[in-house]
Amino acid sequence: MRVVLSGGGTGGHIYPALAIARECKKSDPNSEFLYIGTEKGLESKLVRDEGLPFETIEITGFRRKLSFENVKTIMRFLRGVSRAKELLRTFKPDVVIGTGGYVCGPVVYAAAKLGIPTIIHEQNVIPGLTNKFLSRYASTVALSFEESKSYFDKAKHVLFTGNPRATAVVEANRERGFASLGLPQDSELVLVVGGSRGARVVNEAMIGMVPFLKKLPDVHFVYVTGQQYYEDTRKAVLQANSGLRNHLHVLPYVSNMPEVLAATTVAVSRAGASSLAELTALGIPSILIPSPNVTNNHQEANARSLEQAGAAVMLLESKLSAQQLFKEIEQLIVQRDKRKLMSDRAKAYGQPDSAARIVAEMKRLTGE
Ligand SMILES: CC(=O)N[C@H]1[C@@H](OP(=O)(O)OP(=O)(O)OC[C@H]2O[C@@H](n3ccc(=O)[nH]c3=O)[C@H](O)[C@@H]2O)O[C@H](CO)[C@@H](O)[C@@H]1O
Repeated sequence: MRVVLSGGGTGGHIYPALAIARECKKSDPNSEFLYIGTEKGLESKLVRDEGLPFETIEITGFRRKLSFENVKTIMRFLRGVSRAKELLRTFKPDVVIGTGGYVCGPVVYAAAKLGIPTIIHEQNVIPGLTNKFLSRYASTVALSFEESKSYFDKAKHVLFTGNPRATAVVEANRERGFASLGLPQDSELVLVVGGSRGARVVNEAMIGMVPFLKKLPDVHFVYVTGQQYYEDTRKAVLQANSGLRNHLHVLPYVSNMPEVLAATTVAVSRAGASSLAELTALGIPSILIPSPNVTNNHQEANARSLEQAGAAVMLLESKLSAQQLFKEIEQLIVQRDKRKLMSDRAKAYGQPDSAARIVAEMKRLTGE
């Protein structure tokens, strides 16, 4: 099968596309791929690291207010559509997959206009602007949450698939996760991470928690700060750290996240959709701190969905303090029954066969 993938900006839109590519390759080793993204987005690094052919188009998002910038955005969109058509005519894909972010707008739209079967994958409970727009043109809208269905009343075909990143993590090697962090196998590990780009508020809570960590002397804490906040956070943690050096690890980014998650006992995380798919697929009990700075507050909707299923604890940023966060972590570490229950509930919520479901839909659309 010849497949064009497009999605970008942040990890939450890119990793699902890469997970689909891997599953496709598993089911048909002769599959060929082209990834269309932007040079500025995280995809320009992640996709090249994955070794997939990568082409770029230029595109920006709409401002919510009426402005001259929007006129420029429309011009860029139209230029993006003609560049995408060029790339599609040359590559001749059997199917085009969009996983969200501005960039997949012109790509999926162009594909639909050329009569190529298309799938858009929505990761969040509340869909983004691009996917809502594209849902009128796509052959199939694939959902990560069943409750998102009502947002896609104009779609031709809606299918609940889960998020394919769930598949990528259940296949990960736990031993390699411990080894990559330099930790003894089977250590208890608390992972604290603020999404693919890091989050200042989560980092401040990490720093504030340092004095409490000695209450859990056998637990390893892994702080993932995001590239841009790394130096400042690391310095502040070192200043606050009194003799915990071997149990506290501060990293800018984790590139083998599936392996590290497979080794994680309890996670503290933003409520980005791909992260939630990973946590539930592995049954990791978690404390979720949704970002309030996202469209339609969709991370809170994501987190609430898990909380209602008993699969996570939600801490709103407005009520977040280092003390409160540590208390929640401590409870999940010390109260093993509570942890087990949350883990079981998270697992019941997970969709580990998501990538296979999407590939089956690709085959259906292409008649393979
Ligand atoms: C601020 C923002 O707009 N966030 C959105 C973005 O988030 P963002 O990209 O942060 O969100 P997700 O949590 O969905 O995905 C992060 C991905 O990056 C990976 N990862 C993260 C850190 C790291 O060090 N290494 C690593 O590999 C995670 O394992 C995960 O696969 O896209 C998501 C999916 O549409 C949305 O739900 C989020 O609201």
